[in-house]
Order: sequence, then structure tokens, then C-alpha cells
Amino acid sequence: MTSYLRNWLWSGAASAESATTPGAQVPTFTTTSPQASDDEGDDTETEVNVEAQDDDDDDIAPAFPALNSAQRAGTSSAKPAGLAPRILSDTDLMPPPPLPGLAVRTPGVSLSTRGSSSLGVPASSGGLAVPPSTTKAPPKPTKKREKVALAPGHSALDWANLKSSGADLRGVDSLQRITPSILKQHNKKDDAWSAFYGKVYNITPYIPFHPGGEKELMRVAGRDGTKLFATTHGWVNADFMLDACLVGFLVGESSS
Ligand code: HEM
Repeated sequence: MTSYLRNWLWSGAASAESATTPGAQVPTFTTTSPQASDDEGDDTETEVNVEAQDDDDDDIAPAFPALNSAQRAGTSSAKPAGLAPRILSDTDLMPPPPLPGLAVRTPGVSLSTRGSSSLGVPASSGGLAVPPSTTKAPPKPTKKREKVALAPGHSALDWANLKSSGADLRGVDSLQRITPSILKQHNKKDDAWSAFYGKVYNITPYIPFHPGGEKELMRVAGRDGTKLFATTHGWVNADFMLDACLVGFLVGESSS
């Protein structure tokens, strides 16, 4: 870079000097800031003497911004050297914005009496009142999902204790293959079987423990109750709650 500049300067200066001072051999390039003649301009004056530089200065990065750039000139004029930044006082700072209209409301006086709100909302449109809702009210819970009051000693914990007590809750000696017609015969409260997810359970012992009540549970007595069970409370783990009541597996009529 320096070599290129030197060649360029040399050719330009040589041609110029050939017309003026033919005797000069070495060109000298001097750059002076616009305010070099001012008091503060001494430190911005820069001289680049091409002859004084060696050949091995190619690796020296140029100053950025350039020493004679407008940025440096502007910085030196805006911030005189040696002057510390001044801490602004309150009077130098920008004044605070005016108080919003809401902050100067008179307590007890509604905004509508003033014709319009301070936010520019006309009183005729309701001022700052909450706009009418366009969403529908949530549906009231149906009575079908009401829990019943269980008799004392029939809580979920009591049922868990009964399951683990070792009492016979199945009513059968071994697991069976049960067809829908066989299942249908067990539809009485004291002999109620029901199928959930392919397994047949004796639900009679569970009736007094059912939080949904006896009436709801008996709707599936003697038949496959999977769909009604799932739509009522799919989160309930029937497999776990009735494991001690397992009677067998539901199969097709021809598979018995
Ligand atoms: C033998 C199978 C069943 C078992 C093990 C069972 C178990 C349960 C359990 C644990 C709850 C309490 C749920 C909770 O608190 O979140 C419950 C509630 C209920 N069950 Fe069942 N249930 C069975 C079958 C049924 C059936 C066939 C119906 C018929 C619709 C039914 C209707 C209800 C109702 C209405 C509630 C009360 C509302 C609710 O808790 O969400 N249940 N049942």
C-alpha cells in the first residue's frame, strides 16, 4: 500500500516539479487539518513524509479513522482536549412530560360527566367501561357427573384396603372366557358383571365405593361398559381399581 502511494506520489510530484522546481529530487506530502492554525490545532496536524518511511512498514495498519479525516477533525473541535465531561444539572435536563389525564381525576367524579375521557374515548361509547363480552358463558355442569355421598367406610382408601385384604372379590375359582350372552346373565346388583377394555369384572363389591353412585354404575351391569366408562371418566384406571375383581376375558359368542 505504501509502495503504491509512494509511486503514485512520486509520478505526480515529479511531473509537477518538472514544471516548477526541476532540481527537487524527493517529494514531500504534507497534510494539515483545516484548523491547524488555531491554538488547539497542533495535535491534529499530521505530516506524512514519504521519504522518511522505510520499506518494511508495509505491515503497519493505517490509522482509522484517517489522521486527516473529518471524524477526527469534528471530535477535536467538539471536545477540546483536557476538558472533563460536565455533569448536567436539573435545569439542563429535559423537563418531565405532563401528567396524564387519569392522574388528575377527581375522586368520586366519573369520567362520563366530563363529556369524554382524558384518553379521548367519547362518553357515549361507554368511556373506559369494560366492553361487552362476545364470548358465551361456560355451560353449567350437567347433573350426570355429580358425585354421591358415599356411606362411611366406603372411601377410595377403604376400597384399596379391601382389595389388599385378600377377601374374595371375584366370586369365581378361575379366570373364564366370557361371551356377551353369559355376561348378560350377570346384571343384578348382587351379581353384577361388566366388561371394560376386554376384561370382565365382578363390579358388585365396588358398587358402594363408586364415587358416581350405584345407579350410574349399574347402567353397565351385564354388558360391555367400555364406551360409557371412557366418555365419563377416561382418566380413571379401571384395570388398577378392579384388578381384584377380575373374572375373565370377553370373547365372541362362537369362541366360548
Ligand atoms: C367399574 C367401573 C368404574 C369405576 C372403577 C369407576 C370409578 C370412578 C372413580 C374413581 C370416580 C371418581 C373420579 C374422580 O374423582 O375424578 C368415579 C366417578 C364417577 N363415575 Fe365412575 N367408575 C366406574 C364406572 C362408571 C360408570 C359405568 C359410570 C356411568 C356413567 C360412572 C359414572 C361416574 C360418575 C358420574 C362419577 C362422578 C363424577 C366424576 O367424578 O367425574 N362410573 N368413578
